Formats: sequence, structure tokens, C-alpha cells
Amino acid sequence: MADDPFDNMLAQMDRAAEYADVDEGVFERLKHPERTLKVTLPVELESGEVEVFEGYRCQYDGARGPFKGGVRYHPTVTQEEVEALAGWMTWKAALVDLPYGGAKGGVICEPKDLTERDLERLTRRYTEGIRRMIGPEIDVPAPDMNTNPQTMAWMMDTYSMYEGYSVPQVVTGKPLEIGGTPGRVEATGRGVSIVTERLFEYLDRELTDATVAIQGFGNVGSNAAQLLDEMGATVVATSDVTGAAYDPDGLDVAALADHVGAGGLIEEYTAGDTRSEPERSPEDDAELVTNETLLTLDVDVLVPAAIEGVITADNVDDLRAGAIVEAANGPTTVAADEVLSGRDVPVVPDILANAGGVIVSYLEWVQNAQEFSWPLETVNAELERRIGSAFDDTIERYDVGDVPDLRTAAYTLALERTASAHEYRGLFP
Ligand SMILES: NC(=O)c1ccc[n+]([C@@H]2O[C@H](COP(=O)([O-])OP(=O)(O)OC[C@H]3O[C@@H](n4cnc5c(N)ncnc54)[C@H](O)[C@@H]3O)[C@@H](O)[C@H]2O)c1
Repeated sequence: MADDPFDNMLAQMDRAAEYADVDEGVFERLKHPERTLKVTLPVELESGEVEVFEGYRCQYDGARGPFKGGVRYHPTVTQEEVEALAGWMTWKAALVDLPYGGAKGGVICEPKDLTERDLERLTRRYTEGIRRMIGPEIDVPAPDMNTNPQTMAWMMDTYSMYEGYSVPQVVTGKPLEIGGTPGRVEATGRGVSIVTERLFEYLDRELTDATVAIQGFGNVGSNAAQLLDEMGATVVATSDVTGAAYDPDGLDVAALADHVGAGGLIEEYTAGDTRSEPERSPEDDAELVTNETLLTLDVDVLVPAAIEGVITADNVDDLRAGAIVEAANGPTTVAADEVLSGRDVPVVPDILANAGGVIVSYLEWVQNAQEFSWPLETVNAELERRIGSAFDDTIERYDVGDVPDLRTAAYTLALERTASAHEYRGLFP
């Protein structure tokens, strides 16, 4: 059993290595991040107090191109977590065939306890700390948990100030006004909805008959919920840190999105204290249940879209979902994965299910390089083409019949593609 995210990632690699055509020496290299920078970040808060934060940037593997990966602000960030997330970015970029290596950043902080001004100062100090490591052709950060287009704007501005000219291409997930792309904010959730639809086609089942439970109603969870709702699925539960809203007849997803968008919490929504305009539908009888209960609901699809390590050996036997689509990174431990694989529960792995974000980040980066902007329809069509093609490749690998599950199929492809890049490039010096 491996619950540490980095050990979990290595165990996933080991599982796929049995089936992947990868040279042993190259495989050994792939188990180690290229480099990780740890930075100390003293920040004078708006209160006048000086607080010393700690942050990281890990560049995991750059054989396929410049490093790419988000920046996370969270109290539980660790070096091992950042390195695991950077590894997952490497496999994700390879699986969806983007010309990128994988990276990730993180700062240990509780954003809820910081003012907007504090967050700006922390972001600028972190950007200065990792500035020599990033760049449009070197390593391109993006948003992740608790970071957003505003965070990217501060990063872009800080980097540009040092360079002496505007460098929009140094980060993706920016506001539209400074080189962002239409469709980036919804991209990960849109990708999740597309792969869920493809999975149902593959299983020869109707998405319009399906019930869905989504853990986490942040950027990814809320956009996936709204798009799945538009596709005709019934979203029966969703959650935040305060708990889950559950209505077996379906939630009023639009009202919930309005409420949360206005800063509301799930526990307030279920208590009838809503901030949505118009009011929540009278047919929505959402009651408050725990996040743990949400995970074990008898639904057709479970979408973990919050944090890693939520489906474990401890709760996997209680899971009743017919399929799992991993919107979060690393939500299933290897021990739990083996149980699900044994029970033939299809699990669309994170490196495929949540790749919509990095795909549209790539499209933003390409538009910045071209100094040209594309309409939303072009971005969405390209996202659908790329994630659909990665889904087809994964299914094709799975249908050959030797790999036990979709995750192993996806990892096999990702490892083979990354290893192939290493073999062509050779071992320096
Ligand atoms: N934003 C992206 O483009 C993107 C891309 C790929 C993968 N992801 C992954 O998706 C996941 C969610 O990212 P996001 O950008 O939506 O973050 P977010 O901060 O916008 O939302 C996170 C949601 O999870 C909830 N949450 C946090 N901790 C929780 C806990 N302990 N139990 C239950 N709920 C909890 C929060 O209340 C919130 O509703 C992360 O694993 C992230 O790495 C995000």
C-alpha cells in the first residue's frame, strides 16, 4: 500500500512498466525528478507582521520539451507532493501528446487566512524565487488549487518587470486582457465532461440516464458539473470542505454554481442560506452529507475533483459507483486501484481525465507565440480533438487485452513516449 503521493506515482509507474516497452536504464531515470528548487519566502503581511513561507518548483522530466505545470497554494503542500504532481504532469503531457515535459510548484500557505494584498506579495516573492528557473521556452507555470488567472497575472507581471518587457508566454491561465485564451477557465472541467461522454459511448450506455457525484465544486468540479448537467446527466451530489449537497433527484447545478461563485459554502446552500440569483429551484431538496458519504453513493459515475488520496484501501470496499472519472490529480491510491481493477470498475485515470487544462494551456502558449488569438470555438474544437484522440489511444491500448485497466494502458503509452524521447536524445555527456 502506498499513500504518500510520490510513492503512489512510483507504484503506478512500476505497474505499467511490466507492460511497457521501455529500456531499464531509461525507466530508472524516469523515477527521479530532474531538479527541485526549495525557496524561503519572507512576506510582510497587510497586518504588518512578517511571515516566512516555504515554496517549491519541481522540473520532473524535460525530454519532450519545455517544462509545464501548475502552482498550488495549500497548507498540506510538501516537496514529495510537488514532485509527484510534476511526475503526473510529465505522463499527462506525453499521453495527450503535447511537446512538453512535466513540472509543478507549490507554496505552503492557507490562502483563506491571507488578504488579496498578502496573496499578491506572496505570489511576487515566489515568482522572484523561482524566476531563474522559469521562462517561455524553459518552464511555464499555470494555475492549480487555490491559484487563478489573477495569480498568473501577478506572476507574469513580476517576471516581465525583471526582463524589462512584457512576456505573456511565461505563464498560462492568464486573464484574457493580458494574453489569456478563451476557454481556459472551463478547460479542465470541459475535458472531464468529454471523457465521461466518451466512456459512456465505449460502454454503450446513455449519459442521459446517468447519475453523477462530484467531490469538490471548485474550478474543475463546478465546470464539469455544469457541462455534464447540460449533456443530460443528473448531478446528485457535490461538495466543498464544509460537506456535500445531496439530492437523489438531482441538484440545481446552475443555482449552486451561482451561490459558490458568489463566495457561498455548500453547508450554507443546504441550510437554505443561498446567494444565488435567481433563487435555487424549489425542487432541489439538497441535504448536507459528509464528503466520505459522497464517495460511497450508489451512482453511475463518481468524479473526485478536490484533492489526492481520497479513494483508499480503507473506503474502497464501500464504493458503489459504476465508474470513476479522476478529475483531481492522484485521488486513488494504488491499493484501492487494484481493488477497483479486480472489480472491473472502469477508472478513467487523472492523466487523461483532467488533461483538458494542460491542453488549453498549450493552446494559449501557442497563441502567445504566434501573437494571434483564436475564437472560443477553435479552442474548444482543438481541445475535443486532442483529448478525444488520447482517449481513443488509451482504449485501443486497453483493448489489445494484456493490460489490466485503463490507468495501466494510459501509463504504458506515456512511459513509452517519454522513454522514446530519451532514447532519441541519448544520455549526456
Ligand atoms: N484547475 C485546473 O485546471 C486543474 C487541471 C488539472 C487538474 N486539476 C486538479 O483538480 C483538483 C481540483 O482543482 P481546482 O483547480 O478545481 O481547485 P479549486 O481550489 O478551485 O477547488 C477545489 C475544491 O475542492 C474542495 N476541497 C478542498 N479540500 C477538500 C477536502 N479535504 N475534502 C473535500 N473537498 C475539498 C474545495 O472546497 C473546492 O470546492 C486538484 O487535484 C487539481 O490538481 C486542476
